[in-house]
Amino acid sequence: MKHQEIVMIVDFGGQYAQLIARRVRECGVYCEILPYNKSAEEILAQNPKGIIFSGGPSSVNAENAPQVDPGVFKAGVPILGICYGMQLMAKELGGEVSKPEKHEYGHTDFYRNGSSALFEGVSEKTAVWMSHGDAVTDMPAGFGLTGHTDLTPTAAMADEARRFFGVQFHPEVVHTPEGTTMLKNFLFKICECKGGWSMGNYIDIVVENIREKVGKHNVICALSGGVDSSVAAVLVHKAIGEQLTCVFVDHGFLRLGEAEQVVDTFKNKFNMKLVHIDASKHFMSLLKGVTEPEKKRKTIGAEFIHTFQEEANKLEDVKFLVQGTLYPDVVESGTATASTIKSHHNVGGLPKDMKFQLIEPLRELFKDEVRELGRQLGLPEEVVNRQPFPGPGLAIRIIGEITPERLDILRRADFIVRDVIKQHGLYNDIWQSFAILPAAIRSVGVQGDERTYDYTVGIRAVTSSDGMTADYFRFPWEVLDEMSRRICNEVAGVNRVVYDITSKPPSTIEWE
Ligand SMILES: Nc1ncnc2c1ncn2[C@@H]1O[C@H](COP(=O)(O)OP(=O)(O)OP(=O)(O)O)[C@@H](O)[C@H]1O
Ligand SMILES: O=c1[nH]c(=O)c2[nH+]cn([C@@H]3O[C@H](COP(=O)(O)O)[C@@H](O)[C@H]3O)c2[nH]1
Ligand SMILES: NC(=O)CC[C@H](N)C(=O)O
Ligand SMILES: [Mg+2]
Repeated sequence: MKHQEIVMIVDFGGQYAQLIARRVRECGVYCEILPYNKSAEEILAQNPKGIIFSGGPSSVNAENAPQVDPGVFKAGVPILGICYGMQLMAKELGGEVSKPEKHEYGHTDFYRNGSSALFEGVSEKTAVWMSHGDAVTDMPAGFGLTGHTDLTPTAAMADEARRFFGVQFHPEVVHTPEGTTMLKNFLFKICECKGGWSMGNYIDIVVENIREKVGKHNVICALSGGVDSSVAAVLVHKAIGEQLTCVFVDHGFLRLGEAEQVVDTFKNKFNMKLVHIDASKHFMSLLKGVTEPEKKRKTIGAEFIHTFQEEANKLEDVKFLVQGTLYPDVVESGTATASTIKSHHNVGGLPKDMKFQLIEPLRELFKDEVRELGRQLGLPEEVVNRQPFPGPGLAIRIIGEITPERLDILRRADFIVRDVIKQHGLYNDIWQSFAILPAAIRSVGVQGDERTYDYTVGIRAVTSSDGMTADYFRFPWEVLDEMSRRICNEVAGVNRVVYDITSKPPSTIEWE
């Protein structure tokens, strides 16, 4: 995406790479994350005002340790190396990194040395957050010491002339209280960014980029009625109006009443062309006998695209497909640095022979940023605050083979979970809440004095800010009790209800 002013973050697999991105954007500077193995040309392609190297799990001295194309050091662009990023900078430019006896994790007192542009306005002694086993033991030529801690003599270094800065700690986490001051110094004083980026001008830039990219061609948008695709659709519609057709696929794994509700909202509230496709029989036949979660996801991902392709063939000159992909979908599906947790249907589940070019205007953003964008675009609160629902839908909430009977049970149980939550006014306190049917489990019950051997329904409800980590929601007992009683009384075939009390990690939000 083209921006007037951009900072690139090079990701070495660090836990906090996305947090760095968040902080930079919060400072009013647009940024994007790239994996470390991109070429200097790609990293520099958008003329970044600065580059930030993230932390990472490896040791720079290990075999196959992630490297960066040395070309980035020759471009005259300021660089801030954080933790692994600092160690890499040290090693790459001729310094030395080794493993001291003692490691530093968590809160540490940091003392400044001299006056570095990075630490302007920062206290002489300040709290920082550390998480490292290696440390710089010999700085490269041109660098001076700018800070130390009790255990780490070189906790910060700088070559002020070349505008290369390294910090062993993490300025991006909230536990480094003066971290934002340091990031601001880097962005505004060192990189000379002007700032002023906000969701508002993001809209203008994205709209202009889409117009330029699409030209006179036609575009379809994969619309689920969820927050992300609704925001994406409205953005693209703002850019190209009638050239856009939204395609909503009912794959048969939607929730009770969902299809009608999506069609109703989109026909009444938005003035957009919408095609509603009922492909439920076809999806069902493809998933017969499929139990392995990744196979389910990939089958669904591929069939989504085939369905869009068929629809596109009915229209003229469709070259682009819009999806509401977010950054977490991309990371979880696996990147050069991050391992694959699960293939999100819209990223890792895409077929290789796809003919569309993708337009994914939200690909660098997090959910809460997208909600903010939606508000700015004037989307109704009920759409903006909708809990997420995964593209593969109920198919990945039936653990085991999907059958019409199981779908019916899950759909009705899921409706009750959501209904009770809404009645107790808890919907907006919860990131996501739903029912799961672990279909392999049957257990003995006694109902109406008779033995039953029936399904168990699981309830899942979590709090989160971006879906990357989550905790289970602490329901009042009476709410759980109401769900349990209603599910067993109203859904035939269920004689047991359990509540999932695991966080993410170690679990994920969905069960498959
Ligand atoms: N039933 C569907 N029909 C058409 N496109 C879909 C459907 N389900 C998902 N998609 C596409 O896949 C993308 C990713 O799905 P995802 O569920 O992450 O986002 P969303 O549905 O837009 O928002 P939310 O996370 O709030 O549910 C969507 O943005 C949309 O482009
Ligand atoms: O559109 C989607 N396609 C998918 O394939 C998919 N898998 C998970 N999710 C949603 O992503 C968030 C994180 O989910 P997990 O903790 O289960 O990985 C949660 O909000 C999940 O509901 C998906 N959304
Ligand atoms: N957080 C980090 O970037 C850690 C860097 C490196 N793996 C170390 O232990 O020193
Ligand atoms: Mg969805």
